[in-house]
Amino acid sequence: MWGMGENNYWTAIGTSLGSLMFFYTLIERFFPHGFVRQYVEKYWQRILRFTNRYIQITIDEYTGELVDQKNQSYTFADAYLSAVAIQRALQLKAYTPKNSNKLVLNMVDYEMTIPDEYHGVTFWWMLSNTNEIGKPRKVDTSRSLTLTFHKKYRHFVTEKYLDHVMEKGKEVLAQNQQRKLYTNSSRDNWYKQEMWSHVVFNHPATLDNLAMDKAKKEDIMEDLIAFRKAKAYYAKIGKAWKRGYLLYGPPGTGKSTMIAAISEFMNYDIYDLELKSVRGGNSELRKLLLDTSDRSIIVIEDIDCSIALTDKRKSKKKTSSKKKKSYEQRLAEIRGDKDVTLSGLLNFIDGLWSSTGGEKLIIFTTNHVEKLDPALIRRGRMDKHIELAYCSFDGFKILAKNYLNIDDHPLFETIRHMIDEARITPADVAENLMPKTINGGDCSEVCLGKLITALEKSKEDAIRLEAEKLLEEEEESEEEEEDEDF
Ligand SMILES: Nc1ncnc2c1ncn2[C@@H]1O[C@H](COP(=O)(O)OP(=O)(O)OP(=O)(O)O)[C@@H](O)[C@H]1O
Ligand SMILES: [Mg+2]
Repeated sequence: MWGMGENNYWTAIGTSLGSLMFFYTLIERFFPHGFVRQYVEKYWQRILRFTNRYIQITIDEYTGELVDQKNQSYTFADAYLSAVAIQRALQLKAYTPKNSNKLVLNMVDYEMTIPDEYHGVTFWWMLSNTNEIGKPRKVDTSRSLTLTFHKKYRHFVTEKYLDHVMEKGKEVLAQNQQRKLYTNSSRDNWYKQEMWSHVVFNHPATLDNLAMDKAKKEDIMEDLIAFRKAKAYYAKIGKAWKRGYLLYGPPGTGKSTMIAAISEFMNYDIYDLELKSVRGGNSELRKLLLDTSDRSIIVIEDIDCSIALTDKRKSKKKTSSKKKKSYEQRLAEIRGDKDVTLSGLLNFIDGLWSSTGGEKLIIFTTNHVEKLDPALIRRGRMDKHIELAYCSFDGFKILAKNYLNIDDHPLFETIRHMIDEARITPADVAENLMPKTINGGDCSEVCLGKLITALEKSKEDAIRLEAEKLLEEEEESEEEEEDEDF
């Protein structure tokens, strides 16, 4: 195995590369710029060539002749090395990238030689400000990273180490990146020819502070973690790396909140797809979806309201619409808008599922799962169906912790007995638990009291609703009996 069982000879070689690099680092520190530095760099190359033992791989910041052809490998390696430097360097510089509120740490300019250990082998990275030592720069701003290692590690580097650097670099970049919320409904950017417009997404929801049953939440988290790690698995079984979730439940049970929480958990961007704004029909839909990036969530909210769900329902709609058309329908007619059809949507899901790239979640939400066409939500399209239900006692405890910062209270027992029957949404519970003043005093008693009143009212409402329903049913059956008598 690499880096294991090295004999003394190789250890000595390793040390000698270490000593050389140490020497080089000293020069680098004392002469960060100018002639001495260039001179040493020039001879440094000669020393390495002379020993005939070391290999160097250079990754330029830009490829080709053009400045704007940024080399992705450089970006990933640079991100990886900044993470390594944070652990080793004695001096760091901090900055906050544009559109971000995260502090990023990086190496100071003269700390340019970085040792990195992987599987017991030490590799040396050097940051250089010229493309080739001793030759004029192609582009003023271009830099390059040079990896130096002993030639016995040639295969290990090309087959394992560089992959590791690229993968980790991607991860670091994803962590530093600010999440974005894209939408296709905004007309602000029509002149830019962009299909999606975006804002930085800082929603505070997390899976931890989402009120729902513990077991259900853990199941979702496990599913997401498994999905994130499953790149090789999906490749092996020949399926694209995608997963569909259907979130259903009454209004105010946390469907939209859960999408924000999943985005936080996975660190994915959200593409909020508004089907009503897709005026160019199925072909525009296809273009929009091809324009989404990997590691993202594509969301269609209230899917039952967004699209004519079956051809039958659609034809019914058409006949009724002959009588009276809404202003929006007239407008769409004049504009020549085309509909996105159910089959178009299914094609998109299946097509997208089988397209290249990956790591995408697609989430549909609905208040009326029973209205949806079975074809739309069958497994394989929507792999996991998640019900967001009325607030349980478990859910209430999470909200009490979030809003009042309490784990227990004498009134909890009363609430435990009432909450299931009351059929109250987490949104309503949250509303009652929200302190009306923010003066910092303890208002748990008052807020829990308010909640108990709301639970009583909600229970009363539920009973009344039940009674009205029964009455209606009785009246209907009486009418039917009378009809039969005639
Ligand atoms: N399960 C929950 N956990 C924590 N907060 C919740 C939960 N459900 C609802 N809320 C609170 O209620 C508000 C409304 O919830 P949300 O918009 O997520 O509901 P929804 O299910 O998407 O409703 P709709 O069907 O009307 O879109 C949220 O801003 C959040 O503060
Ligand atoms: Mg919602």
